[in-house]
Amino acid sequence: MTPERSIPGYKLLHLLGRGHTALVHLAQDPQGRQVALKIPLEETLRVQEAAERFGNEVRMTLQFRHPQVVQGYTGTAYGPKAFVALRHYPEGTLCDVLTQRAGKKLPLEEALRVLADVASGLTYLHRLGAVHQDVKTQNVYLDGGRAALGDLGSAYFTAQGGQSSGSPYYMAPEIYHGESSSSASDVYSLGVLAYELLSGQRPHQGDTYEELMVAHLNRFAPPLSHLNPQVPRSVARLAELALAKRPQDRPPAEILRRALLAALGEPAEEEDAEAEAAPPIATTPTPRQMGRHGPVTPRVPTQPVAAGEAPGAATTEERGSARWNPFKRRK
Ligand SMILES: Nc1ncnc2c1ncn2[C@@H]1O[C@H](COP(=O)(O)OP(=O)(O)OP(=O)(O)O)[C@@H](O)[C@H]1O
Repeated sequence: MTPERSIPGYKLLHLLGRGHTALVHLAQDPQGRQVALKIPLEETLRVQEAAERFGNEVRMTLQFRHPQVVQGYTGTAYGPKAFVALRHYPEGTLCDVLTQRAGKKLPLEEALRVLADVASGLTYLHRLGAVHQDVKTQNVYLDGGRAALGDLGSAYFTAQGGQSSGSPYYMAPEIYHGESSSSASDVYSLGVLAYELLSGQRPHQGDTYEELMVAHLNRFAPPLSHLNPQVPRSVARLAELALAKRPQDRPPAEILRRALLAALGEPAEEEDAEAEAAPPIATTPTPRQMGRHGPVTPRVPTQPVAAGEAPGAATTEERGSARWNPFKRRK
């Protein structure tokens, strides 16, 4: 049992949840605001890989600013006083909500809303050259029916080196092969999430890592439109394409975002303006990072970060959305 550590200036109110690496309390911050205060466990601080992952989560969370990415207020990345104060999402995670509903699907509009928000958060990260690497129901937080993507512990800027990590139910085929993740592997995970929310079942089942690997590499899920004919055709088609085995055959998150917003009858313009705004950039050097399912092999040397410039700003290839043609037949 880990004794609870306190963070000066914060009054702990009650425990919100316990992950593998941290305790999260509802707390009152020095300004009197209620926050989710995430404090790493002692074990996390003792194990270098886990401590670095927590530090990475703090640094990444604090440099992004987007309504569909879990907001970080302040934090300390490393050392015995490490913590991060996050916006509190009173409905908890999407995983919790699905569990509470005892296996029942979300109503269609609610599911489309959550997916549009996650696609929006991913579009923002990808435009800045970042990859999340762990999109799954456990990392989507809800507040008033709106969703935000959280747990940036595995997120990284592609210009700072390739990494390979994920959670087996959501992991893209190329990650199972040990290749570096990319915005396209996040899109694959979004495809799994879309399939799960819209059909009520994940595209691939398995009780072990090996079974899931075989399924993700070799099998094709039944068409989403067969499992739930109510899903708008464009959304069903794009969600299926997001599950393409080859990364280059998947649509960018931005295309999914637009289709989901269109299905909700909402305009899709604002994102462009929001995503253009450069986030505040932390200038501390990035420690060597490890993927959750294997060591990281940096492929590109770390670039020095200029103030006001997003490290690893997206290349034309990564931005991609303007060039991706959903009607073009892919080989
Ligand atoms: N911002 C937040 N608002 C509300 N609840 C939160 C928030 N952040 C975390 N929680 C709660 O705390 C739990 C643990 O948090 P989290 O999953 O981030 O911990 P972790 O140790 O990083 O997890 P993991 O087991 O994935 O390593 C979550 O499942 C959720 O219930």
